[in-house]
Amino acid sequence: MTTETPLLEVENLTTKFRTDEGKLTAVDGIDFTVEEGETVCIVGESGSGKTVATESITGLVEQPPGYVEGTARYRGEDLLSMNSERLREIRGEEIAHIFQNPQEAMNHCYSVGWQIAEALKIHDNNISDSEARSKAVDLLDRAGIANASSRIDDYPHEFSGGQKQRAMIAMALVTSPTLLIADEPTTALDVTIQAQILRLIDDIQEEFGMSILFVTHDLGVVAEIADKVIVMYSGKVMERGDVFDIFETPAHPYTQALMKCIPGQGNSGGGIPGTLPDPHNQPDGCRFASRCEHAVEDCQVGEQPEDIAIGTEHSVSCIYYQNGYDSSVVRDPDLEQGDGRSDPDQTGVTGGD
Ligand SMILES: Nc1ncnc2c1ncn2[C@@H]1O[C@H](COP(=O)(O)OP(=O)(O)OP(=O)(O)O)[C@@H](O)[C@H]1O
Ligand code: NI
Repeated sequence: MTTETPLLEVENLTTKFRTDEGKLTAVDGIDFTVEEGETVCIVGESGSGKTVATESITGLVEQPPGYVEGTARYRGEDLLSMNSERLREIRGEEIAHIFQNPQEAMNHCYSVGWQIAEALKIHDNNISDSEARSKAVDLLDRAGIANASSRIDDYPHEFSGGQKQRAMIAMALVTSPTLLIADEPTTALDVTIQAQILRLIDDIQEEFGMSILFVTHDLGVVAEIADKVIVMYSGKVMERGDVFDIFETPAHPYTQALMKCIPGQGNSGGGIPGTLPDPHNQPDGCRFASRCEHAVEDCQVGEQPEDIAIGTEHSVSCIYYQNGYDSSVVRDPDLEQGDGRSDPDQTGVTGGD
């Protein structure tokens, strides 16, 4: 815990979209913070609102059809209400965003090195062409591109998927960002390359001392890199905690269900049965109730249960943790035993590496 102002402090973030089928709520009043130097993972199934939440913060959600409310204070300044010039400045200098599909983020008509050099020149007016070029080589090298100096004039199509993602990371490092937002940056890659990219992100975080807000649907990935975890479902935060809280004592039935989806831990590896509620028409009560084996009548009325603290940084939105209910009903001893299964470092994606 720290008493300093968090690097990023998101409060009551709500994002709705107007669609042909009516209004849809993608993110519904979420709160979270990212401290300096910390990696925060937002995890949840497809459609939970992870991407919309992160893109709302940096103004990437088009308004309209989107409507973003709440606050997202970056070093105390609200990104959601500042003027567009200041937002562009912060986005250019301090916050970098990398995405699942580097294909879309790169221009096919220019060499990778040229694109990085151009970004460097935009960032620093005084840098010469040759300096920008050698710095681009250096960044590609740091991002783990072998023989960077001979790859600098290659075009995006000459890079493999993993190399493209490395090049995107090099591009993101141009400004030495304080906050890196990474939205499923390894999802499109095979398991071995995925593990390498995660390690790379971890290394550069240490080297550059940046904070990372990392979006993934894969708890195996979370185990690899997270300090703190935010479990999102249907636009709401179901549970949050540090990575050990989440892996050693997963409290929300939804988190537990996600945990059972991690392959190779004696689990089925299949998805959670059932589907997310319709975002046009969210149910009363807990959003997960219709898929929760412990759901009782009380779970299907009122609002999503409020966050209940069950540890220093660990909290859960489930009525079983409220006074008058027995939380042992929803605890899952199979997931909590200390047999190494719950050790984050032994979980997940690097198994076959
Ligand atoms: N531009 C848009 N217009 C309308 N609805 C949208 C728009 N963008 C996202 N949504 C809806 O918002 C909800 C949350 O989507 P979001 O992309 O944030 O999910 P996600 O958790 O990132 O999922 P994934 O793991 O598949 O990336 C979904 O129901 C999605 O259909
Ligand atoms: Ni997404």
